[in-house]
Amino acid sequence: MYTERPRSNICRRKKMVKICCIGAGYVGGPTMAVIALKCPSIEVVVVDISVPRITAWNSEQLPIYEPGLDEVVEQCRGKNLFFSTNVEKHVSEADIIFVSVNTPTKTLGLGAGKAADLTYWESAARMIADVSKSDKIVVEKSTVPVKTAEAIERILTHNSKGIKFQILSNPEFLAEGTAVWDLFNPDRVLIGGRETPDGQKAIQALKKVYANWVPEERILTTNLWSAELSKLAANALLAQRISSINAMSALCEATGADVSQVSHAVGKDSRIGPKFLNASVGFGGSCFQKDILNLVYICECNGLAEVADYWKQVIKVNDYQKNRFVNRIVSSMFNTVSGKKIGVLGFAFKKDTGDTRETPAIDVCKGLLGDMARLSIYDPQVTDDQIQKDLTMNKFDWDHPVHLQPMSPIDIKQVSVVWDAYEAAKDAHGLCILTEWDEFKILDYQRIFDNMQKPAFVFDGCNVVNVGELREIGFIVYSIGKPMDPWFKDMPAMA
Ligand SMILES: NC(=O)C1=CN([C@@H]2O[C@H](COP(=O)(O)OP(=O)(O)OC[C@H]3O[C@@H](n4cnc5c(N)ncnc54)[C@H](O)[C@@H]3O)[C@@H](O)[C@H]2O)C=CC1
Ligand SMILES: O=C(O)[C@H]1O[C@H](OP(=O)(O)OP(=O)(O)OC[C@H]2O[C@@H](n3ccc(=O)[nH]c3=O)[C@H](O)[C@@H]2O)[C@H](O)[C@@H](O)[C@@H]1O
Repeated sequence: MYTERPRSNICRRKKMVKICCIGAGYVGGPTMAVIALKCPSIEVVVVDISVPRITAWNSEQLPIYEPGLDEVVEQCRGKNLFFSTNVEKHVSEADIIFVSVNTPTKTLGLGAGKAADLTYWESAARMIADVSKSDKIVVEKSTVPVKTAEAIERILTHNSKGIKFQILSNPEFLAEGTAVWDLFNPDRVLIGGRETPDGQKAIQALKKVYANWVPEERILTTNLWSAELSKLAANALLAQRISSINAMSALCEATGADVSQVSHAVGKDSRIGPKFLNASVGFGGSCFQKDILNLVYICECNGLAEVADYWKQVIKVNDYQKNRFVNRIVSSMFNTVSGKKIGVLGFAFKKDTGDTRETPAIDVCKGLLGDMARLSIYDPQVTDDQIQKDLTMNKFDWDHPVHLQPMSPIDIKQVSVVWDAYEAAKDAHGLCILTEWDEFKILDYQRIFDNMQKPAFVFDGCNVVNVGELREIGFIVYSIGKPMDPWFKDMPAMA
């Protein structure tokens, strides 16, 4: 165990502790920036195989949009926070190595469509074993299947040349759009390790890092498998709440109940609580679906078919919600959107991020394109290139390092990407709202109405508009789970 060896940097308290994080993405970048800010006596280096990503981290235009991140990076970059492509050098010098690489869903072979693809994790582990010259703590930051630590341990110890490694599971719970706030004020930090003396020492070493700013009672320590499973369980439970309220939204539409009133009433029960009860066009983001599929696969591998089916249903309802939304649009516009212009407001999977991974907008746009619509898309943070790429990429291909993703040779002709909501709506037959950006709440909807084809439709997938005001203006409005416009009368919840 590294703390027993005099050459360990952590042991010699005067020497600066060195942290290296493999993977400079949405998790690795912000997490390490906050550790560097809160722990001035620790040197933090974030490394990545992607040259453009590292170049961007070293520039004024960071590779991800996250409120408050620029300021954090600015305060410590070049002092105790560094971004580098020299992966092996910094790994070999580090005391603690976080691994925050992609863990996509497998697309081929055993477990395809469900199991986690650990290719990037395995190659990182092999590299760590190759280049290490001193004992190290290796921290799972990526979300991984239960028992991954055991596999990683085997790779490391079989190639270790006598060097000792301790594996910890320290899953990340930040949400995009609020990552910096979440990292500053985590509900909890979870650290799982081996229940041996060496394992416990490693836990304490990592705990000491977080204790620089996280109150002790919020740092939970568990065994490895509990930590790994807690991450999958947390995401599954959060996604389940959204699918539950989305299932209710279909029933609200059928009965005249209002899903916002139902959420409010239900959430007042302190046992249920108010958060994560906003009905929507469906949840998106890089993790909920991937992690539930992963959970389903683990259940199946353990012979727990009923448990697997239970969690599968969360994804099924999410797909149902997206399909229902598309079908609602098409059926209300005389059963065809062929050749019609539909303005799309919002493409990111939630507000305050430019991330489009698994965004519901992809499925909704593909559904409308399947019915031959013309789309004019506006999102304040997502580029034309990204949208074209997302609409042509195969399922799950997005979750690989950027330079390994297949490039689309052609743009989709029926899609134009514009830089203004009014431009997206101009001459459109219908307007869809797919991300809850604050700016969509305060648009001049009278101006939008005046410039649209009539009848003018608004389909609000995030419940951001004031339905009454828009109906007053003259729009035909569909808002998820809200009492229906007379136009939609007699149309079923799922067309
Ligand atoms: N995005 C999120 O909000 C959260 C993600 N997670 C988990 O964290 C992990 C990472 O997610 P993101 O940061 O979103 O992914 P990401 O795709 O933004 O970043 C991963 C980075 O790892 C790099 N990489 C892959 N293999 C490498 C290797 N062998 N050596 C060096 N660099 C390598 C890639 O180039 C990429 O820049 C995933 O397991 C995810 O499930 C967990 C909590 C929150
Ligand atoms: O493992 C992960 O990647 C992360 O996944 C989620 O974070 P994130 O996906 O960034 O964002 P969320 O705020 O959870 O939103 C996810 C999706 O659910 C949707 N959502 C959220 C809340 C809600 O009430 N209704 C709803 O439809 C959002 O619009 C979005 O599409 C979790 O909230 C994080 O704790 C976790 O660390």
